[in-house]
Amino acid sequence: MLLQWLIGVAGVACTFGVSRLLINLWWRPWQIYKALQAQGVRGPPFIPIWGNQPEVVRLMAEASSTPMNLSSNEIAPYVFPHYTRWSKIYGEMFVYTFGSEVRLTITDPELMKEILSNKFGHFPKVSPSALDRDLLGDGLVLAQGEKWAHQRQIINPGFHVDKLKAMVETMAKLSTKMLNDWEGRIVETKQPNGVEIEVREEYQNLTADVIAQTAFGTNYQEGKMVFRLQYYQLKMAQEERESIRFPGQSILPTAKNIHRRKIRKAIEDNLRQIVEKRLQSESQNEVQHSDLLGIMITAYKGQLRGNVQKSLTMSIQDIVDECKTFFFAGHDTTASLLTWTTMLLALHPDWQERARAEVIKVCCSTHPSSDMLNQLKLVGMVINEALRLYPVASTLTRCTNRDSKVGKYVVPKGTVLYLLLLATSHNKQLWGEDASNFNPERFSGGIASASKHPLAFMPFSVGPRNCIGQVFALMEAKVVLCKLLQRFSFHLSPTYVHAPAQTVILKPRHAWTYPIGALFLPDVQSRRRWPRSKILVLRRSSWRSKHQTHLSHQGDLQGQKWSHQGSHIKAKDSKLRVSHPLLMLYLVLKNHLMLKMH
Ligand code: HEM
Repeated sequence: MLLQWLIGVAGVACTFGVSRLLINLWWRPWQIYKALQAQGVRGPPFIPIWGNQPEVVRLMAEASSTPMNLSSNEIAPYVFPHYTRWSKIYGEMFVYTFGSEVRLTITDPELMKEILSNKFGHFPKVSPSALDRDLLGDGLVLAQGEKWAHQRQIINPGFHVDKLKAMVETMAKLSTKMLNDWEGRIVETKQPNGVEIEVREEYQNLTADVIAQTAFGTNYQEGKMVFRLQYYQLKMAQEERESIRFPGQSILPTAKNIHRRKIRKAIEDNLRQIVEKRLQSESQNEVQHSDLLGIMITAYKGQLRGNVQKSLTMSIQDIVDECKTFFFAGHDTTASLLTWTTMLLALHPDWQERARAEVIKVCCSTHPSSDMLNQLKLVGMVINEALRLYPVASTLTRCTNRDSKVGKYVVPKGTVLYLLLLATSHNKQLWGEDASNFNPERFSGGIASASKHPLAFMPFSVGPRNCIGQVFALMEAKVVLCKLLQRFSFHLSPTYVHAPAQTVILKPRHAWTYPIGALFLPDVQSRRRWPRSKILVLRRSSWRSKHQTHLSHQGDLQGQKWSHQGSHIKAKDSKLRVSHPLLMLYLVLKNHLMLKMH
């Protein structure tokens, strides 16, 4: 009797579970799809459960199997091949399914504005994947609703213009340190034509150092493990995006998921140490810091007041989550922007010269001040053009939490709105026939008049959830470029391979140069977390072999192996062709005098 009863209960539970699964994976997406199609939005045929994901993955693998032609900046077919294919067949606004997610692709700036500026919370962010949550925590980028509003209120003062202005000096000093190192390499290698620099890696380290020092009062070395593990998480996220996933795959106890959780824990432990160290030093020295970490710690102590004298508080876990967000968003984005800008300037020596002339006129050979940065108009135009052609955040996603109006359409609850900033900033109707050409001149009259729609260019998004670090990023980019142009001329290395890829952000596909096992192990092992051999063997070897297989698939490029060169440029200081140290000293002094005379 009991057995029969148990079987009966299990049967009902099973039927309930299966029917819920079918509703979520099949019925609901199908209803959304039909509702959109009934309003004239077309798209590839509806496929239940996996949707059009296998087709997207196949098209992406096909597109990225060869490097891109450097003569064109038309990256949409390379980065989003499915968009290029389907928009030609079904129009700019089309619908497709990715797993059980129904995605509505939007490229019209007017509709984007409507979605991003909505004040009633109708278009929240999409629930992040487990990997995205590991990477960014429940910090400002991913938080929703009241929690987001609360956190943003606490963090905003950390990005006031006066605070940012005070950071210019640190940015300039750290850039100089990096460039001194480049110069050292030129001297060391005695290469008459200069040395090859992997700029993506250099910029990553530099921008990591800048955010660590300016926002957290620490430095790259202290946060190194976090930064590097975050790159690893990013790599995993990229792999996940480019493979077919089963629903619920991220919660299964697979080796990959276990490893993922261990990495998350290692990052959190490390960040907690940084926070605790600051807490200790504040209580020992009885000082309160005013950087971002200092502001958050004041909130933790319950000493921060909001607009209406309301107490603004944070827990240690909240701070750790924000640290994750700012460690990542605060540097990898700017590193990408700098990489693409350097690449474009390397390809366009005329613009490199014009920008250099401006830098020398405004700043001579000194560190730039924030006022000088404001005068660097051409450099600003170059940065904008780089952000237009290579938008670091090339997509934004939102979803509908009720049936909502978007333009003339009623978009059903549960639809994912896929805003393709990249397509908008390359659109020929908005930017003219030369949309994919590098032409900073188009920004000479300001952003609003650069195209036919004032919001065709919104690399930092608009509305309440726009980028909090926009001014910080642009300042930093200007400082680094200013210092670079002052000291070096550069062109692309013949081994450069052009392969932009969309991970969480747009970056060179093969810029994964981190021997993560080696870095990760000593620290973890010293705390007896994981046996050294296991991690070393498992992660390093599996990563390597995968990478190498990938490389061997790519074939030859003009006689050279299509390898993971990422973003090499040849940094060539025309003054440093001769290797003798005394002669070098003479040339550096001469250069200094020449710069002073300008
Ligand atoms: C070239 C550099 C950067 C670009 C292109 C960029 C772009 C963006 C975009 C498009 C968003 C909106 C995301 C969305 O709505 O889903 C965003 C949000 C955000 N960015 Fe940036 N960003 C850059 C640099 C930075 C830096 C340097 C920081 C920190 C120092 C930062 C911190 C953030 C944060 C915390 C958010 C979330 C804001 C919120 O939702 O309230 N970003 N960024």
